[in-house]
Amino acid sequence: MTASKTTPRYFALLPAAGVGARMAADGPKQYLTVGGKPMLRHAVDAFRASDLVAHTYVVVSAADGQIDGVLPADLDGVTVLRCGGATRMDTVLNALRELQGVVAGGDMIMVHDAARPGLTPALIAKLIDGVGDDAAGGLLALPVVDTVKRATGVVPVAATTVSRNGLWLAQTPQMFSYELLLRALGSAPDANAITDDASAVEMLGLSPRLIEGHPRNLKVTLPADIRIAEMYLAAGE
Ligand SMILES: Nc1ccn([C@@H]2O[C@H](COP(=O)(O)OP(=O)(O)OP(=O)(O)O)[C@@H](O)[C@H]2O)c(=O)n1
Ligand SMILES: C[C@](O)(CO)[C@H](O)COP(=O)(O)O
Repeated sequence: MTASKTTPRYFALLPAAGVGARMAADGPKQYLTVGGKPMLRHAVDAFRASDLVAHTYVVVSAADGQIDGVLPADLDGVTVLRCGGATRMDTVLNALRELQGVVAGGDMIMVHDAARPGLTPALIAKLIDGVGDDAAGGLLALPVVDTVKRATGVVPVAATTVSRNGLWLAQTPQMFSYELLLRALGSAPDANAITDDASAVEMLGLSPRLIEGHPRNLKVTLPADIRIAEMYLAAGE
């Protein structure tokens, strides 16, 4: 008799403890009004609207003074964790450690940038379906469609062209079992070398699946990104 495989629960974990330096706004970009509401609320609402997601955790800095006005304490299906760290990786790792005993090792964690307001329940379902029970996990990503240059020098000079064959731009959510993600981030050599969760998993020798996402799921990083995000939000799914 084969051991019965327990069905994993799916949790969302939103790192939202950044300062938004590249946005150069008056405050952290995750609280800028985009599409009529604070940016991070869009992703929170996408996870809350998904019947596949058990609970959503939003991770802010301990000194954050804005989250309570965006996510009321009685908001169903959401918990705020005040354990943000110096880097995105630190924020995620701190949150995973807070969730020890709350989630099971085989439960799946979807790490999603609070700065990606264009996520939809359909994209969440596409990631979950695409990864299936692949132990390496996976992430939403987009194939590179432009020609890629590698610049050198202080004044960028297009020194070489990089083949775009097989190149993808990583998005989020990036989804892994709780056990794997905690182990990967906990053993990563340098928080500054890790800009996404999948790279820590790759360092363990695993190859997370790439599931095609959507341009609407862009990361709002620079001021020009806000207009693009608002265009997609206005267009709906
Ligand atoms: N120490 C950090 C840094 C980033 N993030 C979160 O990680 C996501 C992606 O990071 P990024 O787009 O780089 O946001 P910022 O770090 O705020 O932007 P910048 O690098 O321009 O300061 C964001 O939701 C951000 O809030 C985080 O939780 N903790
Ligand atoms: C996780 C990520 O969004 C994947 O593209 C990206 O690495 C985050 O980078 P950032 O510099 O923290 O925005």
